[in-house]
Amino acid sequence: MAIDCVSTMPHHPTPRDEEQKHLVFDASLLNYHPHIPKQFIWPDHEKPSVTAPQLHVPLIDLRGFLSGDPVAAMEASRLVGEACQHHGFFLVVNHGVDDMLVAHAHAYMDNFFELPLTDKQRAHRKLGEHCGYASSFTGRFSSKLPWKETLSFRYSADKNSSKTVQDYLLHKLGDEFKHFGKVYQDYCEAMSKLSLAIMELLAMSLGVRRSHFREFFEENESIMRLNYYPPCQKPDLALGTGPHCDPTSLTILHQDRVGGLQVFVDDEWRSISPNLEAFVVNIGDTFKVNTIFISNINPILHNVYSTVASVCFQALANGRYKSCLHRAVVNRHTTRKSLAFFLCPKGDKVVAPPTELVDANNPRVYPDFTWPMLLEFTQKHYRADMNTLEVFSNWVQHSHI
Ligand SMILES: C=C1C[C@]23C[C@H]1CC[C@H]2[C@]1(C)CCC[C@@](C)(C(=O)O)[C@H]1[C@@H]3C(=O)O
Ligand SMILES: O=C(O)CCC(=O)C(=O)O
Ligand SMILES: [Fe+2]
Repeated sequence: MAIDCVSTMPHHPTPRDEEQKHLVFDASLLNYHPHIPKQFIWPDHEKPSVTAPQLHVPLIDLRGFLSGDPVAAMEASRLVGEACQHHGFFLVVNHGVDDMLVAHAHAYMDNFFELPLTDKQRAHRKLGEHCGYASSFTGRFSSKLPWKETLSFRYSADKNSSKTVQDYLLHKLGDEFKHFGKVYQDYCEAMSKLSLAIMELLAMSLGVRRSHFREFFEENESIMRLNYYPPCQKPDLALGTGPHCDPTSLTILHQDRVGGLQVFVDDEWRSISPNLEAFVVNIGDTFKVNTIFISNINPILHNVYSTVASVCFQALANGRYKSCLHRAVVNRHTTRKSLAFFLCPKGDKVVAPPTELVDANNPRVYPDFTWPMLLEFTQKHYRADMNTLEVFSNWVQHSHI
């Protein structure tokens, strides 16, 4: 069943859906055709623009903060707050993640995605599930197919849980992937640790107790996504990843040296240039909903940071947080890769605003929900885009879930 938008009526497969299921995205073959299948051609208003001027994203050095320097921590949280006021993206360097671990993660991506399609499909991602191998989501969507292959798996920070990443990859791909699984297990553990540190900076930038969000995400159950974008013979007609806000809480992304990440800022698409030493960080819908909970803005920081909370709150009160909208473009000659770690709260955590923030002038913006509810919505009912949270909240309020 292919989904493109919320449909309350059950989807009865049509002949096109049947044909769609048999469209196989094997870039190694597709690349020899002068044209691309129509399902990969995006509407004119969403086609990549010829130019995308570079966006100068704040580059935040975490060395001092991570070594416990309180002045450096304040400065880093100030820069984070400024970025959140404008477009929700920032870069972090001296982040404490071993650069050899990052290099191995990229190398193992090449090994996996260069396998024959039949080998990759041993980890085939089933419809409605978010883990596994998918090539361009043929069979999942009926149009605007992304020009990419992905491998996604779940990471659990729960101390009691086993090595979820390593176990999953070993189970799905076989014993010869034992070290592959170890590298991504270590990578996800490093990402989780960095995410929790960044959550401290976000808490400080919003004037709340420094451990507020760290505690919320301590036992996170997150998603690791490997994005592999083969060269495309019509890069002006296709998109690697369509325009969207991440429905998750925080994204830590490492893009390779090819470049292709674009952010929609001040009504135009701007590119974020590759920087192998840095991770690109952006907040997602679930965190943005969290930020409206800021009731006890620290009076000392109030005048400095309350604008961040008000921007977040104001943006959410309008139902649209215009920042954090991004996409990935492809190119004619070079494969591009990105590793995206999506921080998500433990499944039983309820995302809901405290009553202090809700009054006659500030009515509830979103209903209570848990991340598994929003995840299921994006996997079974709605293709995540820039309106996910708004459509999801209507969906929940009409008791679809
Ligand atoms: C929860 C998720 C759904 C997606 C992967 C994570 C966070 C980002 C989402 C996504 C990348 C947003 C654009 C559309 C999407 C279908 C994609 O192009 O991959 C989304 C992911 C997904 O639903 O698989
Ligand atoms: O590949 C990229 O640079 C962006 C990918 C992305 O936005 C995503 O996977 O959510
Ligand atoms: Fe994204």
